[in-house]
Order: sequence, then structure tokens, then C-alpha cells
Amino acid sequence: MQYSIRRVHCECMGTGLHIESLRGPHVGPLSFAVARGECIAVMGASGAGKTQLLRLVADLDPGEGRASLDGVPRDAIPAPAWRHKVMFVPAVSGWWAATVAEHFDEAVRDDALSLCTAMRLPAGIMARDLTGLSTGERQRLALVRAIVRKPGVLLLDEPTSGLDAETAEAVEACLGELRASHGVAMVWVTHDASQAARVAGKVYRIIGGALVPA
Ligand SMILES: Nc1ncnc2c1ncn2[C@@H]1O[C@H](COP(=O)(O)OP(=O)(O)OP(=O)(O)O)[C@@H](O)[C@H]1O
Repeated sequence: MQYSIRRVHCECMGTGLHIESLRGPHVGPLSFAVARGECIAVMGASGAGKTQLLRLVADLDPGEGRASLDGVPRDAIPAPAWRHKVMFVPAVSGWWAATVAEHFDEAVRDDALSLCTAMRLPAGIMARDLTGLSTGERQRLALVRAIVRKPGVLLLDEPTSGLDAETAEAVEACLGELRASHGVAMVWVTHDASQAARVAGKVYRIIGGALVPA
């Protein structure tokens, strides 16, 4: 565990993600909640701390504060399991094998293929080498890779920044379906105010390290 989380107070308990007094080197203290099936958008100037916020929530960087998912405190869940349930999808994802298919277990390939189609990825992409893919294709594949692992929360760092408007719309629809059908909660970082208004029930800005309703 990288940040010290004491047992959450009763007001932190409940369905979804609850964050209280989260603090890192450049942000905080921040408190917010995202219900199952809800999306909040986080905007803010470059360098304001949006990525840091997501990484703190995923417990990928050292920080302080309290967190719970569906009423279960962070300190009751082993760190790798927390990061699986509360999954960070970075703006630029890492890849470790030569082909796309090697990044997906056999058991999730069908789900992955359906998602690829929904996100307008080209047919046959599973057989392709990573080196030949565009930035936008990698970005969507990173989302597919995260979704098939069935997280309860997705922490999305500018998930459509490399995409044209039409493809971004397909990704937004796909993620909307995931919220509606599977109750996934999302924290969506974006620089696009129109997108924030489309996808999120609440929009915040990080200003001076604080989370302010936009
Ligand atoms: N590994 C690091 N070491 C030191 N400082 C860092 C590190 N990573 C980020 N920072 C600093 O933390 C602050 C917040 O960075 P962060 O990446 O969270 O910004 P952001 O709001 O996501 O910006 P952008 O919109 O440009 O992606 C910045 O001042 C950045 O320089």
C-alpha cells in the first residue's frame, strides 16, 4: 500500500468510489464520490495535477487520504486487487508483446473483439504488430484491454485525445454503455469542455490543487 488510509468513516461508506482528504505533492486535500454507473469529468490547466489525481486514486503514487469502493476501505484490499478494481488508463499505455493478441487472454478475446468493433478499430487488428499501429488505435486498444478486465472504476486520462470527432463519439458511446449496463464508475480527465458536458454528470476543475465544481 503506497498511501496510508485509515478505516473510512461511516459517511464514506456506500456504493461506488469514495475519496476523502486525498493529498499528493501537487494536489489536495481532495474529497469526492463517484456512484456506480456515474461519470465525473476533471478538467484543468496543463500541469494542474489531473494525472496525479488519477494515479493517487489508483494508489500508484505515494500520498495520503482515505478511499473506499462499494463500502470496502482501501486498506482492506491488497494493492494489486485495488488497482484491478480501480483501474488507471494512462494517456499513453505500455505494451509488452509484439502483437495485439498477445495482450489478451484467450478467455476475453471475444469480448475484446466486440469492443474493438464498437470502437471502430479495423477488422483483423488482433493479428497486427503493435509497431504498425497508430496512436489512436493504441489508445483505443488500451481502453479495450482495461475494460475486458472488468474493473469497477475506470480512471481515464484523456481517453480520446488522439481521435477524430467521429471515433471519439464511438468511444464515448462505448464507455456510456459500460456505465449503464455494468455500473462502472468513471473519472474522466479531459481538456474538452464539450466532451465533459456530454459524458459526465458532474464536471470539476483542478485549481490550485483543489477540486472545484465547473
Ligand atoms: N514524476 C514526477 N516528478 C515530479 N513532478 C512531477 C512528476 N509527475 C508530474 N509532476 C508534476 O506534477 C504536476 C502535475 O502533473 P500532472 O501530470 O498531474 O498534470 P496534468 O494536469 O495531468 O497536466 P496535463 O494536462 O499537461 O497532462 C506538474 O507540475 C508536473 O510537472
